[in-house]
Amino acid sequence: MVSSCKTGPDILNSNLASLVAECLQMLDSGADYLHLDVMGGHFVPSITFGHPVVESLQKHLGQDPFFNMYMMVSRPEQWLKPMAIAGANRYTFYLEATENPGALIKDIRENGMKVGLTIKPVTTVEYLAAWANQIDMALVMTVILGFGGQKFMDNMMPKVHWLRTQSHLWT
Ligand SMILES: O=C(CO)[C@@H](O)[C@H](O)COP(=O)(O)O
Repeated sequence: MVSSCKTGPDILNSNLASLVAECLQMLDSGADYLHLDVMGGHFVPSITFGHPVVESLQKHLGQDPFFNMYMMVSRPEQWLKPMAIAGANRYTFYLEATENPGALIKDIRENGMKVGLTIKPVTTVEYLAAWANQIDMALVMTVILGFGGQKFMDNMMPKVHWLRTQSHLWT
């Protein structure tokens, strides 16, 4: 596993009416990538935006910014192609949201995106570890998914530590 540190700010609490300007400010401030919070109103109760917004962002920001799609949606399979066409670079899905993670990982790669995998705070990290050698990024959630502005759950950090120390998982 590559352990170099990268910064990917989420845009959930930005001024969504000025999203391009907000993204530019984050990129100018040194963000390595943008973490775009997609909520579908089913897997989580809130709704944010979908692939049309990603497409608009890419038109305005160009090809350079790396878009990590953080998919808080049920059946993430259904948005994979539209997101790839819109310009998404990494498709991060919830392990709990799909019945066939292996097929989804394959499909994400075939559509030219990198693979991110995340789990809910209540899910044990070993569940994610089973897929580690097939993914590009593991996202350990340290807040309850679906809402911004929450208190950081520092009791999730042992999961991060465990993943980082299990080098055999990543090869
Ligand atoms: O959407 C989620 C959690 O589901 C996160 O990606 C939030 O965006 C985090 O929000 P802040 O902690 O930055 O307010």
